[in-house]
Amino acid sequence: MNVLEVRSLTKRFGTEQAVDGLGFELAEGSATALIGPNGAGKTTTLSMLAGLLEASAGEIQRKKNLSIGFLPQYPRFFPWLSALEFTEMAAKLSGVDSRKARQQAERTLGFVGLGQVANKKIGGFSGGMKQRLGLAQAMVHQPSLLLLDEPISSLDPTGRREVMELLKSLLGQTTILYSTHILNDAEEMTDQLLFLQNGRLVEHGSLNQVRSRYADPQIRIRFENTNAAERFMHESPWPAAVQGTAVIVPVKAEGPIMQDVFRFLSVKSLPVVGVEQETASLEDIFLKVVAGK
Ligand SMILES: Nc1ncnc2c1ncn2[C@@H]1O[C@H](COP(=O)(O)OP(=O)(O)OP(=O)(O)O)[C@@H](O)[C@H]1O
Repeated sequence: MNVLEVRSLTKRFGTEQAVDGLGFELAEGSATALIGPNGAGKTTTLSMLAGLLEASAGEIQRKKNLSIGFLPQYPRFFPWLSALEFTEMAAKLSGVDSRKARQQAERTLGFVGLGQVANKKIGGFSGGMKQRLGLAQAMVHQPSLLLLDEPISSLDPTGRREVMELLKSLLGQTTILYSTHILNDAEEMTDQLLFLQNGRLVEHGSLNQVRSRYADPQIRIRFENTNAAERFMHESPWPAAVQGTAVIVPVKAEGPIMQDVFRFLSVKSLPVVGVEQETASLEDIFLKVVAGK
């Protein structure tokens, strides 16, 4: 079941076409990563989905009674408020009963790792703490759809890991659409990838679907020496290329698979150091998509 369906979504700013005929769906409980170069239209898309910006054309169909939480790319805070006061205010603005707002704010701050500083003024917070507070205000009313504009980009590696784990723990009961520049992390939490470029959806699908379109997997066999690598290349029943002491064998529909390679290696008794199947990283794919390859 889909919580949101987007058809021909378009946004123009004067003559600038920021978003151009987007169409996609968000399945309930899934994670979707929105990626693309600077200026691709990610923020504009998220703002329209959050209802903060009016579309020039197209439609957004939301599931009945869908509650949405939104983390803007540059959230505004009131430095004179404490984290708890701010989150409680966000809860009330999102319609949480005022008797429950404080309790829910406390719980959410604990969840994002700010429990110990809940009563501290936001003015003294680091960038990473503000990012977590931004998440807390987005999720304090327990929305079923979270729209997050760059939720992890300003965090250090430890903070990114923690926030990714936290977001992953929400999946299933919460649907998440997030934009990011950190492609390694996007690889970890994606049921669906949306690649935007110049406002258009240039590629989409699951990570595996996109991978299979952009890069054939390959098997890398590392040998003890170049002689062994060259012997493998000459005797191999499959096309193979030598790279130093290793050999690369592209995996095609007709084979080989790992077992074929192991069988061949054991028959030939070549001095093997390691065998790995390699797949293209999201970063490799991103560069190809952006370059139009
Ligand atoms: N309020 C606005 N007025 C005019 N042009 C705008 C406005 N907002 C965005 N744009 C333009 O729309 C295009 C898409 O911008 P958007 O901020 O959505 O991209 P983005 O993918 O989020 O980029 P980034 O990764 O740099 O945040 C850009 O060319 C931008 O200059």
